[in-house]
Amino acid sequence: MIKVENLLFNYGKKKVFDHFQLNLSGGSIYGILGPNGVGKTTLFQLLSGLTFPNDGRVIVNGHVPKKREEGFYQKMVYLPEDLTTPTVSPYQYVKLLGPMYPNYDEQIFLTYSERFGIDYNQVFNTMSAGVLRKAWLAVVLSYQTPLLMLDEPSKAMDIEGQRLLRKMLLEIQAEGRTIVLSTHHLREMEQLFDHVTIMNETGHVVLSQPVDTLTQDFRTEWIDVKPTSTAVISYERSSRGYLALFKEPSDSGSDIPLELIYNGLTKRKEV
Ligand SMILES: Nc1ncnc2c1ncn2[C@@H]1O[C@H](COP(=O)(O)OP(=O)(O)OP(=O)(O)O)[C@@H](O)[C@H]1O
Repeated sequence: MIKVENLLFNYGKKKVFDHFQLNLSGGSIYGILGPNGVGKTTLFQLLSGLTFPNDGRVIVNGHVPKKREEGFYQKMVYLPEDLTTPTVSPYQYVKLLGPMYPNYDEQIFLTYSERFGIDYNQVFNTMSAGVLRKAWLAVVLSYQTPLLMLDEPSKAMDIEGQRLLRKMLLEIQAEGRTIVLSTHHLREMEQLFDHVTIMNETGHVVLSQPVDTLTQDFRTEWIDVKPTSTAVISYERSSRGYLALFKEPSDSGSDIPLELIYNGLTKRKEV
């Protein structure tokens, strides 16, 4: 579904991607994680044809995004982190643009709006940050595209909004559609991910694999004292002691907190 090969991308002299690779097959919820400024938003813009690679190959849903074909935009939706604030209401907006998407359903827009508790007749540019995000989510989810790319979808949202968002995304995934999302709200969102991709400070992919295979590569162990061994790639402190992460296969299949893996691979040792 998404294939990126040898991607090179610069903003002027600033190199963002240097031989970047990514391969996501579809039908799952993919988490894209990385520190501020590594290029997650730029990657979404490249995947949605809003900006073009300097070199390399980008294929999304069988299309080259750079070509900006109509058929490409009918099958995907990209909700950016920085939302626009048109001077129309969400309802006016979907009435106008919804019919461009073959699976758009006005009733679904109304249902999502109701579930989020938003007033779909309120003009976008009068909304608070969290309500604005809920309104845009109701809009883009109503398009019912096979692929959704969501940059920080839970940003500014209240706790109930985040819970509803997780529920909606799981419903969409259960329909066999694909969601690619970036987030810094790792603890709140990690339970959604079928697959996780972690980029480090230099914009390189340091991990990209199904979440249920992580125990083949990592294990955790409770330790009483602060870990000093170099075999411990990250740890977190709690009332039970220190939960240490090792880059070694695990004997048990128990879940490993993604934040520990993220910190271990992006060089922050202590959580
Ligand atoms: N229009 C632009 N012109 C020049 N540099 C840019 C532009 N947009 C982004 N950058 C730079 O490109 C790099 C990647 O930015 P990007 O917004 O893709 O990162 P990000 O991973 O999404 O960050 P965050 O987690 O803070 O949202 C950063 O160093 C940023 O300063």
